[in-house]
Amino acid sequence: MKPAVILYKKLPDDLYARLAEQCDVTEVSNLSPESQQQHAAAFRQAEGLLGSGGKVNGELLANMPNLRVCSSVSVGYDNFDVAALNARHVVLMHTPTVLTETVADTMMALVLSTARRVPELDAWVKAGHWQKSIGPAQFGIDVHHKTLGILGMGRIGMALAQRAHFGFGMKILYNARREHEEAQSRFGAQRCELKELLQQSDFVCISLPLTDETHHLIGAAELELMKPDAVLINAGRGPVVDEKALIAALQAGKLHAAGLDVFEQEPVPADSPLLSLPNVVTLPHIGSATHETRYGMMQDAVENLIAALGGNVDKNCVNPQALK
Ligand SMILES: NC(=O)c1ccc[n+]([C@@H]2O[C@H](COP(=O)([O-])OP(=O)(O)OC[C@H]3O[C@@H](n4cnc5c(N)ncnc54)[C@H](O)[C@@H]3O)[C@@H](O)[C@H]2O)c1
Ligand SMILES: O=C(O)[C@H](O)CO
Repeated sequence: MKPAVILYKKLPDDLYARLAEQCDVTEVSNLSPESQQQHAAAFRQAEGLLGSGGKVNGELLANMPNLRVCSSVSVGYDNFDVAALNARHVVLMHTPTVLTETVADTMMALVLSTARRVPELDAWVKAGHWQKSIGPAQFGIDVHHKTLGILGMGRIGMALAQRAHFGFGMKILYNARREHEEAQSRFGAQRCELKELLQQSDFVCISLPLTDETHHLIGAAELELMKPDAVLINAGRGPVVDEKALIAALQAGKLHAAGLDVFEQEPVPADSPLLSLPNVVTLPHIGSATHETRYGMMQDAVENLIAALGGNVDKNCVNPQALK
């Protein structure tokens, strides 16, 4: 008999067919309590769960007594209660690597668009303000040969460092618990304390996961340490930055700009001051959102689920110890 799975994300036809060949699939629109109630029997039976977004916590697990594998279409897994999964011996699969280069491209796009004010000036031209030669009011700041500080020197941080160092001749700083030998040998990257990184970087780029340790890692005191013409980029998770403190720093003119792909609340509320500050570039959490990469993530998530249901957690497993 095929294992029963709950699918809470639309898949392309070919990937759905691949999943359905191996599993008995019940498609639901999301993991809300209403959805769990409506499909109670399917949730109760399911051995697998595949999708993205939504909280997977003790309450959901209580409604899924047969669950063995969660497969997330994402690398970040802060929406999963991993301790609760471990306690129930449920393994969590995710999709690292396939999205790394695309997210680094997004971060570089934020670096360039904040520094050179691309969206702001695009809107300015389209609004008919380009009536004569531009002047200092339209100038930006250089990116090349500046210092880029990375918080989260993992897969995405490394791919960003590669672009910044080889493409733009930038000096790379990073903050990490341990020396990153590859970062040092490939990019001459220097490890430093958070304080030093904030004081010295022209661009502070966040590609950190959200954990208890990283929650509000960047608050008022940290923003105060940054250079007045520095730029903050966040493509990790919104709550790594204290958004109220960031807004206050931007409103007080303490930073050149911010480039944000992630927010404390998503979608970002329409009345957020971030949306009316001209020096803030906002993106709707599109770090990995290209056709190619999103397909690759869904393909990996399907294969991860099939492999893990078959007992194979060699690749892309967050908590292989849960099987023990
Ligand atoms: N914006 C997006 O669409 C998007 C897309 C993909 C990933 N992300 C986010 O980026 C994160 C990183 O992805 P990755 O594939 O590079 O993961 P990764 O695990 O390879 O890298 C994360 C790095 O952060 C480091 N780290 C963790 N806590 C730290 C701390 N307190 N201080 C210093 N360093 C710390 C880890 O040691 C690791 O090197 C994901 O967890 C996710 O939250 C966002
Ligand atoms: O973590 C990830 O993969 C992205 O943020 C999409 O959720």
